[in-house]
Amino acid sequence: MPYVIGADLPDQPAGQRFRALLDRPQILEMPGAHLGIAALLAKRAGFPALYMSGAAMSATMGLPDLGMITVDDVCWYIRQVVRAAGLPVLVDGDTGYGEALNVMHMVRAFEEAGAGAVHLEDQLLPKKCGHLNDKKLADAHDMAAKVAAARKARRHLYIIARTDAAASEGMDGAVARAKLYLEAGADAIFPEALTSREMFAEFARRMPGVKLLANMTEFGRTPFLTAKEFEELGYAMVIWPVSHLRVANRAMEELYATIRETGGTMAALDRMQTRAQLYETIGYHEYEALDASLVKTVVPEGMPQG
Ligand SMILES: C[C@](O)(C(=O)O)[C@H](CC(=O)O)C(=O)O
Ligand SMILES: [Mg+2]
Repeated sequence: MPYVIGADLPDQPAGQRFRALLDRPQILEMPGAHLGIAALLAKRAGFPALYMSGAAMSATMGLPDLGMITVDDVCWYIRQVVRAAGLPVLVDGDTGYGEALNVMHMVRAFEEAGAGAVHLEDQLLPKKCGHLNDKKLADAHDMAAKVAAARKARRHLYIIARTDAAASEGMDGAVARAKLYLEAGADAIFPEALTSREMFAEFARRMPGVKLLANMTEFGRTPFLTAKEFEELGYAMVIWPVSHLRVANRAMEELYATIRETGGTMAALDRMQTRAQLYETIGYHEYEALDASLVKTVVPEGMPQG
């Protein structure tokens, strides 16, 4: 239904709806969907929640994932995804765009934009994709202070602390940091860039009772595991953060090459969503029908209808 109908909007804050999904026994599967159109398609495929990747939002703006985008940039993305899908979304908050006060501002801004959850990472700027080399880690206590600041600012937003420490401080370092961030008030932990099934298993064993997130990004350090496998290893959430963008980018690349080579788009038609399918995806005709019904119903009684 068109999102503009107020009665159809959820009453419960997004953070509460996100938490409720984690109360179910199964792992929460969140594909990346950082644009309104992606949100509609992912919802249609049956996902109950979505992930909004900093890497994907940055790349969509033609920027590298080095922490250059702003809170307002991200809120623009959040608003369209929430509006389109009406699902709880987990948003990549990078390093919080600064220090503790910036983190608080981010939490307030993300909640107002409609987010259900955020993750905050322990890197220094310029932050990097967790699966690359040369990451600079923040002091663990500085990061804990940011987590505590996020807690202080939130009304309902679910707060996930991400640690990038596994590469430089090993499993012991990552576990110690995760414990500190939990003490500071994190609701869950995202151990970034673990490199084997055994590492995922060990991290989960050493964090009993803690909600954990697995990042199944491609072309990174984590071997391919399925949602079911992560669930069996003790993970509560899994994301496929950039997969949708990688596929869409390849498709665009091929289209532009086809136009250059053939002077038109006809050779690409069989790979296109048709106009009818696009309109169906965005509910075009439902909005039109709604508009037509409104024009009739707002005419005050007794007024001549033209
Ligand atoms: C999850 C992540 O933070 C993201 O921004 O999507 C990235 C994903 C990626 O670059 O593949 C990450 O740092 O893992
Ligand atoms: Mg990121």
